[in-house]
Amino acid sequence: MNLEHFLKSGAPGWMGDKGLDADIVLSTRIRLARNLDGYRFPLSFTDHEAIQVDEIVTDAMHQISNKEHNFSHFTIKDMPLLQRQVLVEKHLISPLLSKKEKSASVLISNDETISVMINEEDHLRIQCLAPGLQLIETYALANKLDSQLEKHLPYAYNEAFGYLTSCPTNVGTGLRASVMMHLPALTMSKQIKVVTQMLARLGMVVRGIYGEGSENLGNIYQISNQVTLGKSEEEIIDDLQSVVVQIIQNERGAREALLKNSRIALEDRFNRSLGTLKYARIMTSEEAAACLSNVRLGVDLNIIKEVPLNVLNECMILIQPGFVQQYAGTTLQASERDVFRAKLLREKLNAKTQKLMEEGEERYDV
Ligand SMILES: Nc1ncnc2c1ncn2[C@@H]1O[C@H](COP(=O)(O)OP(=O)(O)OP(=O)(O)O)[C@@H](O)[C@H]1O
Repeated sequence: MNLEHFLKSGAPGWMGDKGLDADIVLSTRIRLARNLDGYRFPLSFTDHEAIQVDEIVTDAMHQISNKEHNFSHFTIKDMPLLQRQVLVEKHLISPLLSKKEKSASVLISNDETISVMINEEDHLRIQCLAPGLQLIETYALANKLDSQLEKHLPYAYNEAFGYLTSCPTNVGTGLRASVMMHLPALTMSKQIKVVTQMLARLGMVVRGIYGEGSENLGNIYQISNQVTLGKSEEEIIDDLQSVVVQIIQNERGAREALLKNSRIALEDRFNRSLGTLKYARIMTSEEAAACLSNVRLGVDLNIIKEVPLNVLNECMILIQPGFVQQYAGTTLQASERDVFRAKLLREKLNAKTQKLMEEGEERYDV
């Protein structure tokens, strides 16, 4: 596949409204960090080593490519900055990889559920993504790929420590399991602070929508394990699964309480946000994300019936700066992006409503 295939649509192949608890858990990600024995870590390797690692890993990936998972290879420094940004916004590469100029590349499966990043913080970062809460299934996929690669690659592994990684926080399993959750009711009721503190005590981290260092946009939180050493992969997955199930219950409880105590205020909030998304002429990404979050909660609570969840999921990606510029077909200043963002949202949301009305579907209650 050429790069255009991965750039053209806002909704990545892994995204959808099908997985378990998909109203609250947007997606699941499993990431394995691996390195090749005999080569220095990317922080300190030479350009020559970087090229060698890239070639060895790419070659191994081509050997394991099959009908089910066929991979396309892209070299980061050959891509214009805007295209890199769009891949970050689709979560197909990490922000760190997008900034790499030394021989760094990515192999993306044609269905966009798997990316293998080469020479990011480690020689390999294997990532698998799925919609909803699918920790066990997604780990099984990553583990299968990892085992196939291990037959072709000499992984840096130590009997006492496990897989060796660039950053000590990844040593051991090299596993980061994460879920992206939409938690508007816990945020509105200010319980999110307590949840974050509880997660820290349990050795978990809360990050923004684009991972480490990114901000919380649209009440979306990325929750992942911090500890990779001293626990098996299965334990890490089980621990995260239990915590996530608990948070889902808390979020559902907080939603019920909000609905019971302030139904009219909520209806007003959701419908105002929908109106803003459909008719505004200028929209910052923060405002768009906040409105999308409100409408999403409105859909989950069955108050708004005219917008499908997958359109909202896609809009969350389309409002990002790279996508807005790709849509406009040119680079834009922040204030110009706000105008195009509003146009894009109007088109996306009005087109969907129009289609549903033509099909005779029910409109939302007023
Ligand atoms: N559950 C998820 N769904 C979709 N994308 C995700 C999910 N979790 C993480 N990501 C994406 O993965 C990228 C990297 O995130 P993050 O920095 O948290 O990960 P990491 O690979 O564990 O890095 P590090 O070990 O360096 O902290 C980001 O673009 C983030 O949006």
